[in-house]
Amino acid sequence: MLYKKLSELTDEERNKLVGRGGGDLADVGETVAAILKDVKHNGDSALREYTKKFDGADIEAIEVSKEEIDEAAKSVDPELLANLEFAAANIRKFHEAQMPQRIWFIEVSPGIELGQKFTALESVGAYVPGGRASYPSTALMTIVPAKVAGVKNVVMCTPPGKDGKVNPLTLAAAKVAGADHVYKIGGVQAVAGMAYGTDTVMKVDKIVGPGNVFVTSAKMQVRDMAEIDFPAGPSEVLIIADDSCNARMAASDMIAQAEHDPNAVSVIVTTSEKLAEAVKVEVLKQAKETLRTEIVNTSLENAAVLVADSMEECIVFSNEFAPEHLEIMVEDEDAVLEGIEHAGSIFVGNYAPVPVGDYASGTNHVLPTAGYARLYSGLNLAHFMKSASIQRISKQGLETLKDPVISLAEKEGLQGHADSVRTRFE
Ligand SMILES: NC(=O)c1ccc[n+]([C@@H]2O[C@H](COP(=O)([O-])OP(=O)(O)OC[C@H]3O[C@@H](n4cnc5c(N)ncnc54)[C@H](O)[C@@H]3O)[C@@H](O)[C@H]2O)c1
Ligand SMILES: N[C@H](CO)Cc1c[nH]c[nH+]1
Ligand SMILES: [Zn+2]
Repeated sequence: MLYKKLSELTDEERNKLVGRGGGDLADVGETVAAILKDVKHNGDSALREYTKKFDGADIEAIEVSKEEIDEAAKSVDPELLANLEFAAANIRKFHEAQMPQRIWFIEVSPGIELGQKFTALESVGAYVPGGRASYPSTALMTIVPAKVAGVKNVVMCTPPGKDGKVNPLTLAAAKVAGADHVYKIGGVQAVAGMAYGTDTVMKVDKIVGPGNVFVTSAKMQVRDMAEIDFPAGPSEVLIIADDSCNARMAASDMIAQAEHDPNAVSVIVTTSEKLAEAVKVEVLKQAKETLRTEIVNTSLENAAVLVADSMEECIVFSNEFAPEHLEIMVEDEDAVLEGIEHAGSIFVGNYAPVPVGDYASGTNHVLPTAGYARLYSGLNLAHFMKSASIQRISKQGLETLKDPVISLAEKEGLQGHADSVRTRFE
């Protein structure tokens, strides 16, 4: 774990932290491309082959039947099921609040009404990770908003365990969220299945959901066949803190992200040297106590405790980092919030740890990583919808537009365009 003054970072150290590519996507590009190609040409048999190779599972049926899903949901502890439903209700509420007016108009001048019509995508594939941990929460985060938007066909892919079965809680979450089909395939092969379609797997218009570096590379390579949400790779947290931050809490939030993946990144940047010292000690202590020692220790090689000269310097660094999750644990929260330009999801105050958003507050945990928060918003209702612009124009309205349109069209040498307007007045 790096421990340094922010101003003394070498270029190499800074580049490793900022825009590091979520576990170096480029390194896996060729491996991923070969799997995509194989699935494209060999369909279900390639899906079975890679499931055997990467998940150690022999699967006959690729789709999980409705009966299996119902049975799995029944087998889940009722309290856990109630907690899933609690989380789903909050996610639903937050995403329903994002619903645009389905159709609206403004009259920009007499007889010229302009508007938009929003419609849902027809089919969406939700990737739910399942390699190092299973992610029932991701089933909720991807499927609930799709259904709120009105997507007709929502399919889910997640890798099976060695016994060829999908985690029952993930199946229960798929049911609570309203998935239409569930396939027990993961990794690159799942992305390929949903992008190209196979005898079993439905081809979808868009693939959403997070995954490791292989899944993320696969999503980025199939964009000619299916749109994607954004690169949502190995998890990251950046904490901006001052003396008011509790070191034990900050350290536990760093460990929480570190336990996701060896490529996860946990960083704290603070104006307080005293806090920095305490966080370093706490992180190392908590790393020894974690259940996921190997992943956490590898991931902590990417971690950093950085001391800044001012809060302004922390904010500049944060905007350069563009973290997936940003925690603000400072006295003057509003001032820091005001300065933030790029972050996937922001958690304000000592009592807003990232895991509340991971599971149950209602915000979406599928978020851009590796600096992509500079370009993309986290998963939200708009990812499942699109809009058409509309114009409703009367003869009086066209009168206003006639001369500019005819003159511009003629200047472009497009006589037909000009005549299409002119003819309406002849
Ligand atoms: N950014 C976000 O929004 C967000 C949200 C949740 C989780 N995550 C991230 O999702 C990831 C989950 O990763 P995971 O590994 O646990 O599950 P995963 O489902 O993403 O990946 C497992 C699959 O990876 C494939 N794979 C593994 N090694 C391979 C290899 N050598 N070659 C080709 N394919 C290979 C296998 O097919 C396997 O089924 C973590 O990085 C976590 O941080 C991100
Ligand atoms: N922190 C993850 C996003 O990077 C989401 C998650 C799901 N389950 C637990 N955590
Ligand atoms: Zn998490």
